[in-house]
Amino acid sequence: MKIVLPSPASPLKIGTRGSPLALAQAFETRRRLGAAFDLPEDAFEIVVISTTGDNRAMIEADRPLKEIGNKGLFTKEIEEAMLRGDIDIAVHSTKDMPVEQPAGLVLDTFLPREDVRDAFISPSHSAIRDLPQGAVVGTSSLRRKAQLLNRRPDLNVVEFRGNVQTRLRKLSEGVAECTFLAMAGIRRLNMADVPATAISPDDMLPAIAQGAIGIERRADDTRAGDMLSAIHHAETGLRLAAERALLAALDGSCETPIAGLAELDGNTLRLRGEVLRPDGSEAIALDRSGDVADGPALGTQMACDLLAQAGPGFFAWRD
Ligand SMILES: NCc1[nH]cc(CCC(=O)O)c1CC(=O)O
Repeated sequence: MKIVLPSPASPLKIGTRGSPLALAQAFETRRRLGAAFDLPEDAFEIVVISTTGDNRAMIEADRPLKEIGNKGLFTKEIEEAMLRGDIDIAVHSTKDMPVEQPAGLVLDTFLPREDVRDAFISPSHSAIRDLPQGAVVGTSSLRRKAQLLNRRPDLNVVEFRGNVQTRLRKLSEGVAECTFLAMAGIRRLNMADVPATAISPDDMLPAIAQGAIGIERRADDTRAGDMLSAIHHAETGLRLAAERALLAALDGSCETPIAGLAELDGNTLRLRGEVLRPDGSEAIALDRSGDVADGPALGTQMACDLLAQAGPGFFAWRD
């Protein structure tokens, strides 16, 4: 493998959103690439790109994101910049990514996965079960809302949007008694002072791809491809292949809350999946294991079985 490595005169341009979490993930990517190829920091250029999602989210701060648009909302401008050649690679939270990329782009590099769990965040309570009857919970996640209402129909869920910092501010202002964040975000931002308790996936199955940084590139960019393959984490890739096959076959464009998690034990892959009614009134969950090589097939089959068990009327399709 002979790569013309980037240099300060011809840096590798790393595209990212501008939130503190997005930047931390871009820095981690730069650090890993720098270490793998013994390159100085200035062989890379971090290019911050603001997306429709970021802009609209600021202007329409109280409007649920799902009304503003679908998953592509935070990636469109970044992908356009990459196709134009303004950036070479883009660093994403894989859980925010559609399962399919636009023609000419590939998302096949994943960094070692962080903690996959959700965190319960509250200055006054330590677990969901401790919340008083009718307590106000802030979340903008369709999945977390449905999972919560499934276990505690008495709770009052209010829309809680914005980046990690915004949501913590709302909590301290008393807008809600608790909220939820991904443990991965808390760890990547080194937020040791956040009142967070990790929730076992047995109690709240995380979002598909939660905690995994994914790096996208142009399919024909061999320099980027060769460099990224040096930092790709194979085990994370195998887990995500199963989870994303489940998501793909369930159709990520539907508004039904979906959760999923693949774990590896040697060559055995355990896949759990869950679909819920948005109001939490019904949840269907499956838990299966198989050979890791069959991970994507396991995901696809699980999707079929969840769809069959759910029956017509369960899924609310976006029109
Ligand atoms: N939807 C926003 C988002 N996208 C990725 C993360 C956290 C990091 C990750 O899961 O990789 C978060 C914040 C959250 O869910 O609390």
